[in-house]
Amino acid sequence: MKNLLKKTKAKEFPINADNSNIIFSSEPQEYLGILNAGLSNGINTEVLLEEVTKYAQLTDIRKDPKKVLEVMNGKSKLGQNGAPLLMSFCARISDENEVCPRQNFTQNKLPSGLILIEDCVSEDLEKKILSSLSWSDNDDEKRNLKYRKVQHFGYEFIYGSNNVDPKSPLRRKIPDVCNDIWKNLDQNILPNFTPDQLTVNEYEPGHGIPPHCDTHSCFEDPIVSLSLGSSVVMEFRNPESSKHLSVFLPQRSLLIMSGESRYGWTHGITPRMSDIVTNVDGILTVQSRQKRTSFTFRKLRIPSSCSCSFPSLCDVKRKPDNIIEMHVTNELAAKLEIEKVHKVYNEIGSHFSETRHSTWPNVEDFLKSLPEGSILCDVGCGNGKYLGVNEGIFKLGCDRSETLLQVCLQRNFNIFQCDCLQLPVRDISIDACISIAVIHHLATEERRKQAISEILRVLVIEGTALIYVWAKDQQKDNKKSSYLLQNQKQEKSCNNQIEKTKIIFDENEIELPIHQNRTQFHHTNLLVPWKLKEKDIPKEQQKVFLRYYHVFEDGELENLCKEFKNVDIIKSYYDQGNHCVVIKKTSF
Ligand SMILES: O=C(O)CCC(=O)C(=O)O
Ligand SMILES: [Fe+2]
Repeated sequence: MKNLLKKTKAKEFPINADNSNIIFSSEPQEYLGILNAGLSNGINTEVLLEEVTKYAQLTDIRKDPKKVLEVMNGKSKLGQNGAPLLMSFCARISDENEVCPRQNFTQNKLPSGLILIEDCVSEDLEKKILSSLSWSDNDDEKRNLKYRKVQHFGYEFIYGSNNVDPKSPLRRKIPDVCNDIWKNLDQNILPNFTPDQLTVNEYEPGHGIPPHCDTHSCFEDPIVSLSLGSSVVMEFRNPESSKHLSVFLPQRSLLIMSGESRYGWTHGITPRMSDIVTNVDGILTVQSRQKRTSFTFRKLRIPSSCSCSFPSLCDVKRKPDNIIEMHVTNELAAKLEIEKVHKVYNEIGSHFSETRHSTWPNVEDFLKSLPEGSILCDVGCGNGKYLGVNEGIFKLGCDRSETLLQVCLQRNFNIFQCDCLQLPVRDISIDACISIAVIHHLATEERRKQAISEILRVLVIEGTALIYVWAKDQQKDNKKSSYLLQNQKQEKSCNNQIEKTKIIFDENEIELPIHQNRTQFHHTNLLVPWKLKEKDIPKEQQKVFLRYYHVFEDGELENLCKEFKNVDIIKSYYDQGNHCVVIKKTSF
């Protein structure tokens, strides 16, 4: 990130020159080097940029680079294993290590249907439009949200239900001065666009808007947004393909979201003080944000409906949560997993481990069937109960939970910490993998598929993997699973008394049902309670933790594996309330 942390009064202070191209320094220099990012910890350019710019919330990094170093060095926990970043100022760097281009940042590559018109309004008109606004008087149409101020014209956009009420138009109509925006526009760009609703968002530097897709059934296509006062980078994400594009919106530009970009992508602005943009020379640089006021024009869809072909973000087509998929962005899914999987396992890890001694016979058989000298990777090894099964093979275990890995360490197993979505393991290097009760903790199909894809990547050709996930159906051929059979109180789950809980992330929330333990599942995405039994704590004071699960339908795991062209399904079976597959990698 050249030019990122330039300081004129730099004093060279070599503290470690083991690489002759780089001179490290404790004083601000041209570069701030990150010394341990790469394959081993899964930190790529994107993650780094995201993290560095996050700290732009605290300080302007060009003014106070030392502060950035102070806050991040050794503390900022990134990557799959949460390892601290090691950072230092660097005085010199070889030419080959020059600027690393930001992979997904582009001014040319836009989601399909997205049109950006630069210099859409003159500076004069910009001033006029901005001065037509008043934020001072307090009325219902103006709100101070956590990360921005908003006001509505024509109709109120109701946050929470993300809806408008067509029967309650506002007295305040779209200001007349806004008509001038369309006057200079090519007639072919926005034919027949007659907006009747306007949302004005005012963002101070550091403000933003969570990723969202403007409710399909409420508004027609397109959604049109004018940026005044400041430029900003807007993030577009496609939940189906997991694609992410950062789009630079210059001051006084008009953004037209139509077609796929309107219905099939979310848009949002990350709250931070500055953005990383490409300057005219194609070099990444930091641009401070100013106060930005956006004018988002929409046309109500009456009656509300939608016939789009993008069900994942469609409020009409979306299947109810308990049928199959949770419609959350990749980012939200990751946040949910942090809160309701990773943190929980770290809290309950020791107690959980005490309850996980016995191995499942079919998993043991798989491990024992591996030829002597095979290299096995147990992805999500937990307390390592399968790492001791076969003495004749070389075993590696990995898990996200440090609490569980501590147990493995005490048992002298070979382990490393990582996320199953990005294994820090070379391609084609492992003879066999097991993934037992792991993938069902991932909150979107895309993420579950990514976990399988990682297993396939590291496997050698002809390598095999055994995958277990929790089945939605806990009963097969009239036989209850051991999970149901352990229901000592003979509790019956009652479908119409389902308790739900909301998990809130800034302005997004996910509502999930809380499962009643040892009963049949009624939902696909749910929270399963874990009662933490601690010594000397009376039963009624035991803490209850909620873990997120996606329980698999019959055939779902097999179908997920069939999506990979290089997979043979060797075996697919049901084992005590779990769906299981043995797969073989057939080619690259
Ligand atoms: O600030 C912007 O440009 C976007 C605003 C927006 O997406 C919205 O209000 O729905
Ligand atoms: Fe929006």
